[in-house]
Order: sequence, then C-alpha cells, then structure tokens
Amino acid sequence: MDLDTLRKKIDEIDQEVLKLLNERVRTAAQIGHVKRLEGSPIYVASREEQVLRKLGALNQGPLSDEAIRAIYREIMSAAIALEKPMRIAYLGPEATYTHQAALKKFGASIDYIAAPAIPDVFHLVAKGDADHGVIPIENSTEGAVSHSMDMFFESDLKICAQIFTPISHSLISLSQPNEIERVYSKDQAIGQCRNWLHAHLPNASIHTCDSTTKAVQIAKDDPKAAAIASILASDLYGVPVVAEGIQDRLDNTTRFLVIGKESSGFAKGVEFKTSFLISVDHKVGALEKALGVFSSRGLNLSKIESRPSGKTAWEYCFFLDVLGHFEEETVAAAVEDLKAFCPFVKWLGSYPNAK
Ligand SMILES: C=C(O[C@@H]1C=C(C(=O)O)C=C[C@H]1O)C(=O)O
Repeated sequence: MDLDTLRKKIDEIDQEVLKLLNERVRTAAQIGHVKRLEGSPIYVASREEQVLRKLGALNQGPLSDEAIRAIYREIMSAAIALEKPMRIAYLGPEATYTHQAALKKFGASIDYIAAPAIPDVFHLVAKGDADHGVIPIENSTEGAVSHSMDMFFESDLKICAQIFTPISHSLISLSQPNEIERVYSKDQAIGQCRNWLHAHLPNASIHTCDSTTKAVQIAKDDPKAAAIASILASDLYGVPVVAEGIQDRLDNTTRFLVIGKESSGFAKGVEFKTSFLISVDHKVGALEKALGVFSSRGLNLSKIESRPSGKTAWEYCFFLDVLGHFEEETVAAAVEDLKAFCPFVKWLGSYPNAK
C-alpha cells in the first residue's frame, strides 16, 4: 500500500478509537455518579489493576504490556477527571521524584498539590484538601523513609496503592565536577550516591536539604555548588547535568505509597499486599509468636521493619507487609489472632501488589 492509502487507513482507525474512547469515559462518568450516591471513593486502585491485568492477558501485540499500561494510565486519568476533579498531594516541590511517581500513577488529567514536607501530605488528605497523597516509603539502596513510616503511628489514613519508580540521579551544577566545592541534596539521595561522591568528589562538603528540587535551586544561585537530583529538575530550573546515573546501584528503585481516607477494596485476579503496625510484649518469643500467626496460615510475610515506639526508650513497633488482602479469610483470621496477644495492632491498608 502507498503512504496516502495507509494514512487514510490510520485516519479511519482514529475515528473509531476516538468514538470508543469517548464512550469509555462517558461510562466512567456514569460510574462516578453511582459512586457519589454510594459515597464510595472515585479512584479505585484494585479495579484499575484488574483492568490492566485483563488487558495484559488479552493483548496479542505488537504493543507491549508496558505500552498498554502507559496508554491506559492516561485514559483512566481522563476518566477519573470526568468522574470528579481530583487533587493529589505529593512531597514537593515540583519535579521531585515523588512528583514523578504521582504523575506515573495518576496521569496528566489530575490536579497536583506540592506539599512542603511529608506530614503536610498527610494533613492535606486528612483535611479533605486533597483526595489522595503520594509519599516515599522505602528505597532499594537506602532502606526505609522513617519520616513517612512514623506518620502512620498517629494518622488514620490508609494505604491504597504502591508505586515503584527506578531512580537515576544526576549531578547538576553550573560548574564542572573539578570546580564543585559543595554538594546538596535530600539525605536519601545523598545516601544512594555515597560511593560515587567518595570516588569523584572526595573534597566536596556534603549538605542535606529538604528536597532534591531545593538542591537544584541552591545550585542555580551558587556556581561552586552542585545538586543531586533528577534530569526533570535540571530542565525545570535550567541548571545543566554534569554527570548522569551517579547512583551507586543500577537497580536503585524507590517504593512510594498512595494514601487516602479509604484503602483499596478486594478485586478478583489481583495480587494484594497488606500492611500492619504492631507492638509485642517484652517477653521471650513474643515477636516469633506474632510472625508465626502468618507462617502457620501459609501467608507470605514480605517485609518486617522495626521503629522506636516513640513512647519509651528501647521499645519498638514493627511494620509488617503480608501478601494477601484484609478481606480474605486467612488474613482476617491472622489479625484476630494477633489482637489476642499483641498490645497494639493497626491495619494500615490493603492494596494491589503491582510492580
Ligand atoms: C471507572 C471507574 O473509576 C476509576 C477509573 C477506572 C477506569 O477508567 O477503568 C478504574 C477505576 C477507578 O480508578 C471504576 O471504578 O470502575
């Protein structure tokens, strides 16, 4: 076929695609109406994952599953915006890695609010100024973001989704590396580039600041300074990248959480993760007994992290991640068991265990 004929064919296909897309978002708007009557949440992470999994199973190519997910991310974003204008608070300012994770999850049709600090994300959602919030929770190189974890002690907000984002850091500066005297970034980002900094900028002093974006703002005003941040932040502030991919591990990935007033309901065909916060008695075998509640039911405990209780020195609480949904019988029964002997058990949410 010649070019004109092929382009005519594309135009005809686009007409059909457009008609179907509008039909799809009109149906989503109707769903939004039903949800408003029921008072149920507009964004439903488990349903989205179910739709994406079904599409993955139906897909015969040549589009990759990744491409289907990216395309549908924007279709769903537009659908949600028609159901209700939605606001997502994230740990800002603009162009942070959390901002990028939020965009990846919610797409371009949603309104975003940059919050100055992690507690502000929680407060905006709790007050109803934002429908959901996005916060970093752990990094594959540096481990837990303890400030985020500790917020769950006091907050009643629930986890409704998780987002995994590969993190590639750049050195951003008005000067070349041999002229840099000071390096600025968020503590977590500095920790992810420790070996690189030691090898390439051994004489530079290292300074922490509130965010990777803030670091770029500093580097914009101080030619002897460099920031560790994303290429997006370098573009936004017009400060050049002088070295790329400076993180110590190639597979450096951060896990972010979406928080909201409600967790994510169960959906068939979707694998779930459930997070808990517990404390155990100061007794021999108390922690082992708590963990045994899950293993005896064949439940996979995918993570355990201890944090100081915040009440008494040298007393700890434990964050647990278990594969399964709180609405599933085995998980619910395990929790009932825990409640019988643990002084404190708090369910933090069940959400799709999508990578
Ligand atoms: C349409 C719905 O609302 C939202 C949009 C979805 C979609 O476009 O498929 C899926 C889940 C929700 O986040 C729904 O709940 O089914």
